[in-house]
Amino acid sequence: MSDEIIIGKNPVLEALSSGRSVNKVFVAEHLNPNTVKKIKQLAKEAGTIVQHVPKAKLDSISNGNHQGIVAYVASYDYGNLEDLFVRAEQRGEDPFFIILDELEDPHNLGSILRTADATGVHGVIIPKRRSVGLTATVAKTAAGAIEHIPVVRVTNIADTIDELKERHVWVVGTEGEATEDYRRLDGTMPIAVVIGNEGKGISRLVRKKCDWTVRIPMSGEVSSLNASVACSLLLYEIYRKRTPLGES
Ligand SMILES: C[S@@+](CC[C@H](N)C(=O)[O-])C[C@H]1O[C@@H](n2cnc3c(N)ncnc32)[C@H](O)[C@@H]1O
Repeated sequence: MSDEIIIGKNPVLEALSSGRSVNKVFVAEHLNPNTVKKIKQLAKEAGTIVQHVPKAKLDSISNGNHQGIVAYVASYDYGNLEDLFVRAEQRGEDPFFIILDELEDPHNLGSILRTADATGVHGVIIPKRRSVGLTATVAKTAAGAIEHIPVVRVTNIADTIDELKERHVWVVGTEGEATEDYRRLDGTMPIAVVIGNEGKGISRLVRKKCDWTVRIPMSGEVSSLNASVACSLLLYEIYRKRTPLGES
């Protein structure tokens, strides 16, 4: 298993506290002593080495966007579809999944994972090809959520949708041109929300496979929302319907 790097305070703290295999942590010499203390404590519990290094070394590893902390961790494990159903069952909830149809931007994926964690999503499905995977930038943007949300890589999204439908999950595509308003969605059913590529949107075949498509109404001049913003709105709409006031 090869090492990956994760960068930034929260992602490294999450990695250390989540039981993930962290091989080494580099902290910059200038780092806040309280943060260093916290990292050393967690690293000790995890049996991980912490090394103080000049900031320039971290700059060279991570293009300068590291907040004084970089860790080497074992590569991210991708789950499988069954893991997602098991997770839903363990929580006693109807499945709540996201399908990302060839998303490319790591910031979008990181941001989606962060919101997915906040809204009770059981897992994210991405295709093996033509898609961003789990990278250091994704981990940083996800602010630790990457440790908690299983991500599954599948060979073919259309086939996976067929499988989800066989297992009674309703598949909802999202696009600005859809006729149905997303606020009409029954979020309490077993559901998978499909978000499209930043440029092309949802592919034709995937759209055809969806049970419905919904739109987020917009009244401005720009034709679409950012993929992660659109995803967040959908997730919160479903979360809102699944979590009556007073129970969140
Ligand atoms: C930047 S948009 C893609 C725009 C693309 N030109 C299109 O025609 O779909 C990326 C994804 O965000 C979601 N999205 C963006 N705006 C939306 C809206 N108003 N309603 C529903 N989904 C939206 C869709 O999943 C879309 O595929």
